[in-house]
Amino acid sequence: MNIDLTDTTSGRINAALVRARRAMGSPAVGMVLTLVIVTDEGSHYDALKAASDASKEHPSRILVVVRRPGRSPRDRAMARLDAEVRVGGETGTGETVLLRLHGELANHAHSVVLPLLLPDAPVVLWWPADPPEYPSKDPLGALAQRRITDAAETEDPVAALRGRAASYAPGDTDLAWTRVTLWRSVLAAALDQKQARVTRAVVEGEEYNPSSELLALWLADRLGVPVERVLSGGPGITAVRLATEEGDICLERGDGSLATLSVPGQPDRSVALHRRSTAELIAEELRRLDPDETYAGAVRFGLDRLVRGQVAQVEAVEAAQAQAQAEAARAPGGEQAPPQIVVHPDKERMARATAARLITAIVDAQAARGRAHVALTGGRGGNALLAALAQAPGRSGVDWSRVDLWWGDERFLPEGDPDRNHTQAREAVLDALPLEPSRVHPMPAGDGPHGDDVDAAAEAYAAELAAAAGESGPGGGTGGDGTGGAVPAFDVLLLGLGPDTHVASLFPGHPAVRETGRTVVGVRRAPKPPPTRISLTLPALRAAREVWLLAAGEDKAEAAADALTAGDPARTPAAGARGHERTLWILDEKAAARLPESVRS
Ligand SMILES: O=C1O[C@H](COP(=O)(O)O)[C@@H](O)[C@H](O)[C@H]1O
Repeated sequence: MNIDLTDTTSGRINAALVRARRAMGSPAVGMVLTLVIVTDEGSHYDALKAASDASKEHPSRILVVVRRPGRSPRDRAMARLDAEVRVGGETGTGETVLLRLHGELANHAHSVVLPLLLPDAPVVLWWPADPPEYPSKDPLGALAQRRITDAAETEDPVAALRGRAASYAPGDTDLAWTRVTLWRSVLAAALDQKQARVTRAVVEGEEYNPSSELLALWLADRLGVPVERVLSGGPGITAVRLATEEGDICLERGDGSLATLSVPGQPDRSVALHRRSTAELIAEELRRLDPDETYAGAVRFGLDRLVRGQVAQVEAVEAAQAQAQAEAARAPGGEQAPPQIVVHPDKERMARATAARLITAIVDAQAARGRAHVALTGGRGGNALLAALAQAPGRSGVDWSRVDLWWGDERFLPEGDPDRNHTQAREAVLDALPLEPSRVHPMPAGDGPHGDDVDAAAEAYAAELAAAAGESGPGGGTGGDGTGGAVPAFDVLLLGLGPDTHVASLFPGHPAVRETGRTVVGVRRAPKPPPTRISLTLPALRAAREVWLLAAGEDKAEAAADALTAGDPARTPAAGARGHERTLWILDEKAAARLPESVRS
């Protein structure tokens, strides 16, 4: 049963809960705790789904707090509470109240929540993202016995762990820690069985993976030996090696699901170590409400006391294999990757997360091939990403002198014109990065050596790409049918999505979108100003290893839905933009709003 309450109070919500219970014929007995989730409008659905699944094991009252402080001074000055009370149905034996706190009330969530807590039952607070700096001192956090954060859901997970260590109070925990429970139990059992003295340890796992850091910290804290943290290609944690006087104890998991445990003198064993869902992690956390001393010891051990190792050998081998496969796929007739979709709550978070993703992709490409080729896009999405890149915490970890920057399209205007994609990119980030000037490849300007001859300018850019493709050796991608020149295999090619489904400057129905022989074309009479442009062609876009399509905002929702369901690139150019290894659609909630369920799932 659902009851919607507008402009309400905690008292009326309590009365509605009683009413709903009576109507359902089920008294509020048997509920073991109150779980308070502090989230935002975009993420509350996923968090609530995970909590509802977890509450099947622990019947709970779930209070979801969504703060909506308002944008204008007038909105901020008012105070209103709306609520949705749900009893029965998907909530099982538990009950859920979704609380929307508008205006000034957003700053007083604790006074709304306090009267709604189950009497004499423990309180668990969960921030799926954006926790306060000091969870135990937060007015809502102070109401709880247990406070759950998730370092994996932050821009800089390692920095987040440092924050958790500094603010730790008994009752704090983090889902990045819960994710290592199975690893810890298998390793502890192996050590119990073997009884050998460990002299050093290595933890291999993805970069920006806080669970790998916590596992390494736990080993260092418990074993009192040097522990090396080595980066691998993931997913998640990929291996733990414990050196003992009798040989290495190894727990290796290459696929995120099944691990192999090797103990000296024993046959290898397979161990199920799958990456668990958020619902499973929350269920585990709800099982134990006492302070977790082991977590305290690990998180406070000190990240700087871990030894930072080189990229794992295994990753180099895997990268070589992946490269060989990708090269095979790029041969004429090679495969294009089907679209994958990532949805972020809003355009700001989308830009920040994509900047972090881009940094990782560049570092990975450089580790595998020594350099990275990235093709940039103009437009709102592209510029927001570049602005986020300028602020991204990981940007200093990139060797920018080994990055080649290209453009997917350009407005054919004089050098420095504010409408040129190159000018906008320079202002957003390029001037602030230590790039090697000879590796920045803007498309020619309308007042350059080719004058106003856009075809000659396009040809010159095609020649520059072909030269770089030659330098890249066998990794270079072929554009067109193989006769029209080559382009480097862009490690990441970024594309904005136009509301009419155009990508780069390839517009629906325009002759440029049908080009198959050339890699770069001059575009005249574009439907979007300015009318004269230069663009990579679809075959050149499709030579990329990874194509990332960016779309944020309501005005992109229809285009995204069309492109992800349409077949003819001549009418829906974005449908034709695919990479060999990955085609990634990166959307915000608004742009994803019209995707059919079949595409989203
Ligand atoms: O004109 C252009 O538009 C597209 C999309 O831009 P947006 O502002 O609608 O996101 C962009 O991808 C392209 O590079 C640019 O030249």
